[in-house]
This record gives sequence, C-alpha cells and structure tokens, in this order.
Amino acid sequence: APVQHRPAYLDTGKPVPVRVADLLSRMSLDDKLGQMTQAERGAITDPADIATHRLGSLLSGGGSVPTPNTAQSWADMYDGFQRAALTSPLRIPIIYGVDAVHGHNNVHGATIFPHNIGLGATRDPKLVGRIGGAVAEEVSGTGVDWDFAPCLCVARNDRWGRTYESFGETPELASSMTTIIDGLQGRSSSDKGSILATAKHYVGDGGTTGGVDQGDTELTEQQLRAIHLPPFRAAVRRGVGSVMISYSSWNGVKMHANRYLITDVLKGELGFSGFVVSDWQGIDKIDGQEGFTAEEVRTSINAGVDMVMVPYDYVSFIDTLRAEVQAGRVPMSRIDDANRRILTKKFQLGLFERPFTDRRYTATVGSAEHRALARQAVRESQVLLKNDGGVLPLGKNGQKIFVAGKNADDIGNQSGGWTITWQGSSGPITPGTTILQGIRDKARSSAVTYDRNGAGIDGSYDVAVAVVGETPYAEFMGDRPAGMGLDAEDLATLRRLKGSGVPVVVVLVSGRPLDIAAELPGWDALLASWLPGTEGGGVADVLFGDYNPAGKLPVTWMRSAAQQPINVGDGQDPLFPYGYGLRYRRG
Ligand SMILES: O=[N+]([O-])c1ccc(O[C@@H]2O[C@@H](CO)[C@H](O)[C@H](S[C@@H]3O[C@H](CO)[C@@H](O)[C@H](O)[C@H]3O)[C@@H]2O)cc1
Repeated sequence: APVQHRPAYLDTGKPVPVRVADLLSRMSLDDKLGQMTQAERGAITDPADIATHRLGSLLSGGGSVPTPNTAQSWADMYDGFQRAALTSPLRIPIIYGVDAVHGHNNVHGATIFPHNIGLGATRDPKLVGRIGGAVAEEVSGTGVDWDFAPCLCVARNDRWGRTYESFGETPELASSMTTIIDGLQGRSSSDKGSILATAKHYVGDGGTTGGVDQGDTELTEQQLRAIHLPPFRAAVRRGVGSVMISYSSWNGVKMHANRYLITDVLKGELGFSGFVVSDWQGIDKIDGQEGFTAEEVRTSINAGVDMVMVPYDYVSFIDTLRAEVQAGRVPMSRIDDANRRILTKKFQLGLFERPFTDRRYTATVGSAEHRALARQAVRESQVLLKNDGGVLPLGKNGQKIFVAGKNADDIGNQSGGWTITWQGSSGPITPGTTILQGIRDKARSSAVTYDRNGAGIDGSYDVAVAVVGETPYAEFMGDRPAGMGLDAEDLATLRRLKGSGVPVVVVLVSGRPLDIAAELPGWDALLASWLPGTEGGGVADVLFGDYNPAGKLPVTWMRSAAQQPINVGDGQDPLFPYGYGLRYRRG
C-alpha cells in the first residue's frame, strides 16, 4: 500500500510559512471563518460544537472559571475543549485566551502580582520581564496558551477606571515595560511554558476626553502618534503575537472600524505580523447599538480585525461573515490573510505538536518562588511621598502600633479589580498575606492592635498606621467623573486617629492618585501602595525598613481633582510630580 504521506502542515520539518500555505489550501470557507471566531467558554453548551463550527479560539472573560476553580480543574477544562477541537477534519487546535493581567488572576490560589501602575512605579523593566515569565508558567500550567496582556495604555486622566492597568502616564514608561512580553512569550514562542501575549488596547484607550472608559480620544494624529502609539511600536519590535483593539474612538471614529490605524499603521507602517483580535463585543459597539450587524462585521474585518471576540452569538457571526464573503463585500484575500496570521501563531506556539496542558507547570500556580518574586515587586513598587520626623521606618521591638483602615486586612481590596472575578471584591477571596498580617509578622516583639475604624486608639500608642483607599473595580465601573477623594469611612477613621495625638502613617491602597491634599497636612507619613496583590508582606518590608523605598510616581499626583487631566510637562502645579519618591537613606 502506498506510504501514507503526512500532510505538509503536520510536518515539523517544514518551515512555518510552508505549513500554513499547505493547511490553508486544504481549508473550506467554513474552516476559515471558524478560525476567525472566538467564543466565551460559557457559550459552549456541547464541546462538539467547537468542531462543528470549526472554532479557532475560546476565552474566559473576566471571572469565567470552571468549577472547582483550581489549576487542575482549569487544565482538565482546557484539555476537554482541545480534545473536542481535534475531532474536526483538519484537526486544527484551538487557542484559549484569558486576562492574566496581574498574575493568573482568575484562578483561586494563583500568585497575584501588583497591578501595572505599581509595576510602573518600580522603574524596573527587568523585574517586569521576570514577572512575565512567572505568569506564563502559571497560565501554561492550566493549559491556557494566550494572555490578553500587557495593557500598554498610557493613562492620561486618572478619572479613568482602568488607570491601574497602565504602567504610567508617559509613552516612555509604558514602552520600557514591554519587557513583560519577552517573559510571557519566551525567547521563542515554542519554548516550554511560553504563551502568546497581547498588546492592548490599540490605540489611545488611555487618552479619552474626561477619562471616560470606551470614550473618544480627541487628539491630532501627531499627538496620538507621540503619546499612545510608541508602546505598540515597542511591542511589535519585541514580536508581540497579538494586538487587541480598543473600545474607544479616535476623533469620533470607533477604533474597531478604523482601517487606517489597524491596517495601514499597525500592520503596514509598524510591520505587525501577528493577528488582531477585537475586544469583547467590540464590533457590536461600532454603531452604538446592542448586537452586531452585517455592516459592523464587514467594516471591522475589512478594517483589519483578524479574530472576533464575539463572544456568545458565534453561529450568527459566522453566518453573517459567510454571507458578506459570498456577496463579495469581504474579499477572500482578507479572510486568507487573517487565517495566515492566526495559523502562523498556532504553529509557532507548537499547538499542533503539543495541543494539551503541560502538567509540569501546574504546580507553579501560586508557588513560593512566584510569591517571593511578587513580594519583591511589591517592595519596589511602594512610593514614599511623606515622612515627617522620620516616623518611618517603624520599630520592630517594644513599640505599640495601632493599625486601622478598611484595606489593612483585606486580600480582595489590596488586589483590586480583575481578581477571581471581573470586578474583584473585598474579603478573603484567595490565599495571600494581608498588609496587617505582614505588619504582625515583622513586629513580633512589638504590640500590634487592629481595629478597622480606629476604635480604641489613645495616646499610649507610639504610632498609628491607617491602610485606606479604594475598593475593587474594573473598567467603566471605576470611572470617577466627579470627586476623587477618600470615602466617608476612611475620612472618619483618619479623624479618629488624628484626635489621639499619635503620629499617623497613611498607607494608600488605590489604583490611582486620590485627591488627598486637604488631609495630607494631618498625616505624618504617606506611602502609596497602589494595588499590591496577594503579597502584602512586601508593604511591611518597607514600613519596617527592611527595604529602602525606591519607588517613583508613574503618574503625576494632582493637587485637586479639578486639575485632571494632569500630566508631566503640562505646566500645572501638582501635589507630587511624576517621578517623585523619597527614600529612608541614600544608596
Ligand atoms: O453585566 N453587565 O452589564 C456587563 C456589561 C459589560 C460586560 O462586559 C464584559 O465583561 C467582562 C467580563 O465578562 C469581559 O471580560 C469584558 S471586558 C474586556 O474583555 C476582554 C476579555 O476579557 C479583556 O481582555 C479586555 O481588556 C476588556 O476590555 C466585557 O467588558 C459584562 C457584563
């Protein structure tokens, strides 16, 4: 019998472009349309539908998790979906995406790193690259092969609910932190424990008028190119495998419909050779109405979107796109280009050879090694803004320390949004060390008293530490169009502490600068902690002087919310300037 020749696309000895061309030549129109379709895992009622509709990708939206929500269970879920995908005639594996934006944050027990705004304060690109490697290991250990990160937004107005997802307010700072892509993708994307990274959200998401999430970025092209494009140029140079389009508009045109910026600039001028994915229901929002229309499908695909994060009505999407192709309103060349881009990444990731979870990485989820790295990141991210009379560092021995504040003993609050659920939540939502626990661990020979509201404080204490700030939010839920001050609970707690006559150290756990100028004179010290994640011990390392704070503001700190947007070089007079940060001692 004639030797069964393995098709070229399955021959690992062939160059990727040859494998892609061979596979493309074997694909039907429906095979190709399916590759461009990404569905939410919750929309898959029968895994057989993955092969039936030739789906190219699945995702977990924020908080979309298997039960139980363990690394093992994720790996089993992924392998189940992949096994179903491989029953299709051409056996093309799916690629599965998640938002691991500060660790594998959907997974209970995963290491939660500081959100990007804290990483920006470290000014340590090498550290951020190492974090990318650790996140890639934890994500790989659950089977997942695609991370919708990093967000390379340049946050220009702190009212924006996604300010904490930004490394900072300058293109230089965001560009410097694209080292995380090297960590996520490895030296070669087929490296073990490497995953596909995503530069998002292209372009100008952090520059909307008023800091309105999904709003309109009203800038000249020269301004857009100077402020918001550079991090994407840097990411493309580093070989980022995918780019996600922003919900926002540029001068009134929805980014998901912007052919000039997606095809001419990103793919042409910048030379991006990976694939472009829409945001969640991003094409639906082009006309501002619920659901997607044939025109929105046609417009976004012709603009250069290669894969659509539908995420639920994927059958209707495929049917609509098929009709547009058959009517000649979407050229076959566009469909083939999108497929080439997607398949190239799947081959480069090694998905055809190793389609299932590499269980050697499952044990890295929440590992002591990763938590130690996260604690180092917490230490380096702390920004000391005030330290009158050297009230910091605190004494480990023989001191009476009073700790107060809603964010002192709350893993959920210190982790912020995109933690276990999309919006995040207060409480003991995942294993970690709260800031209070970190303080207790340090001050074993001092007396530490905690009361959330400061009840019981009196003049007998040597110092009071108030851990205050924001509770978790994500995206538009975090927009602050009005005031940006502390909430009533925090203000009451601080008043009570102030009344005791004891020196007050404020630790601000927040996703952005808050309007605190009026209260600041009553505080003896102020430490900006940002959203440190599960390793609150790193905050205590700084409070007790085991680490000499070196963090620098990644964003300008307003004197008043009325100053927003306020950014370095705009001539305004801030409370603390971009780059500001005190140390305990030189060196
Ligand atoms: O109940 N509602 O009213 C409601 C409204 C909007 C929702 O919208 C959806 O909720 C989230 C959780 O389901 C989804 O993750 C996205 S967010 C989007 O998704 C991508 C994939 O997760 C990320 O990479 C992007 O960075 C991010 O901008 C969407 O906003 C959900 C619920």
